Amino acid sequence: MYDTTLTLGLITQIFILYFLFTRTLTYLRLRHIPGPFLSSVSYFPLIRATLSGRAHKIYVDLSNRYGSLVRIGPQDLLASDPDLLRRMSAVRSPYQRSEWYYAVRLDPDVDNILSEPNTWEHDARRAKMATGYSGKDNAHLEADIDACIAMFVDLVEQKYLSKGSTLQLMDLARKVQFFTLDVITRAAYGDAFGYLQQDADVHDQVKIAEQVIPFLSLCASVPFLNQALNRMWVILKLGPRPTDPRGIGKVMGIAKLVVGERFGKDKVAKRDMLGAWVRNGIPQRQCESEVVLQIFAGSDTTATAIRATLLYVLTNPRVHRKLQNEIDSAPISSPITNDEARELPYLQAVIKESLRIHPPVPGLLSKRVPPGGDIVDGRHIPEGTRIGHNIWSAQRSPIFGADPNIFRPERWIEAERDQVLQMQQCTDLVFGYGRWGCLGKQVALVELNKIIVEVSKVPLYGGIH
Ligand code: HEM
Repeated sequence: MYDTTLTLGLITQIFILYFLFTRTLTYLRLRHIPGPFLSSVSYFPLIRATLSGRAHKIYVDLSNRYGSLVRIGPQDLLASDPDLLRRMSAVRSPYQRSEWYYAVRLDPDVDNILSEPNTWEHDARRAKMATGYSGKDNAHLEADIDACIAMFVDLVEQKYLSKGSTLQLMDLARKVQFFTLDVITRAAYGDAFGYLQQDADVHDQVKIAEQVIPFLSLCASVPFLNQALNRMWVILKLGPRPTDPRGIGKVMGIAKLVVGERFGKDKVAKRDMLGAWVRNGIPQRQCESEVVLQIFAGSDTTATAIRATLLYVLTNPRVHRKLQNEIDSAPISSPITNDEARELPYLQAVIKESLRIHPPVPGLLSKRVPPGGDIVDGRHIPEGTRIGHNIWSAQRSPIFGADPNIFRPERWIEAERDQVLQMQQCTDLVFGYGRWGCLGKQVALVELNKIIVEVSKVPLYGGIH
């Protein structure tokens, strides 16, 4: 009995000493970078920030307090300097993706383009996938988006117009998500899943995203949780399966069906995104994994961008009126074509300003410092350090003028040409950059151009609640 107590005591002491020793080492490694002390020895502040649901605002506060490079974890920094963000993601950058990206693997057995840790593999697959996102290999992309716009307008007119004194309420945020889900499924596989037509979360997609995204965000931010998730899914085989009745597994099941039609004896050939991937040699199992990513990456991000833009427009009567005047006085088609929308200066300013003030993807997207380390602002950053994007702070940089916290589309029209160029390059970063930049950026911008015009045309009587 005495011996057991002594041994346990000894083991505990060794464990505590080992813990203190490793914590001291991690603290010393990046002690020259400012940040809260607790963050230099533990992930507790990062976990708390992620769980709060307002991590992006906490990151802005940290950057205001400690500068453009802040320590947020034992081996983790947060960067808001646009030049550094671009340098890390440049096409020939020696930086790699960090463990942050494990969390967006979704399919436990096959990495998708966003989670692929091998840079060479990623670049080769990206080259094969890219044409599917452009008009070159997907000629009816705009027509597909127009069809979804028509379904959106139809749904509102048929079901949600207030008549007489009967006020009809509609959850615009939810309908916007139905719209982006229908667009992505129609553009990618030639068949909208029918969210707008049925006015329902047909495949529980919205419900799944709402459940899964906060959990994945937490895992992504904290490397040991991410490694645990990866081990559980891959080694212990606990991850989602296409046969699951709900969750990511259900989406995998849908992807399997959709992709299955494009391979085998009776394969169907279509000129959509999936068709382009198949033609460019992406194997069947890989296509399934890319489809699952596509549904998440392409719908929730764009829905957030549309909702934020509408919220800022509809709650700023000055902006709303100005935008309506521009739309009313321009000779435009119905729905507006993408080319026509790009010629409306105030509409473009509104969209850019909304992406700037509310970047839809606030995740860290951390990159790993290459072997030999790097020098940032004259400070040595050891190899293996993870540097996350503080995108909300980058969009509040002084290049946007003296009032970067205010939604003011006019800044894009009033500024000198050189300044607009700098502002544009900075705001483009909300879609990532270079080697890892968003492949769906053009799709998202076409969606924004069209739906913002459609909703802004409507006069507001009751206001939004
Ligand atoms: C406003 C809407 C959107 C925003 C703000 C956005 C933003 C981003 C960001 C920040 C990244 C990661 C960059 C990095 O890892 O450093 C990304 C990657 C990606 N996005 Fe988007 N996205 C949007 C819409 C879309 C849409 C509509 C699609 C599909 C049609 C899409 C497909 C992808 C894909 C496939 C990647 C991975 C690219 C790669 O790893 O090479 N995104 N996006």
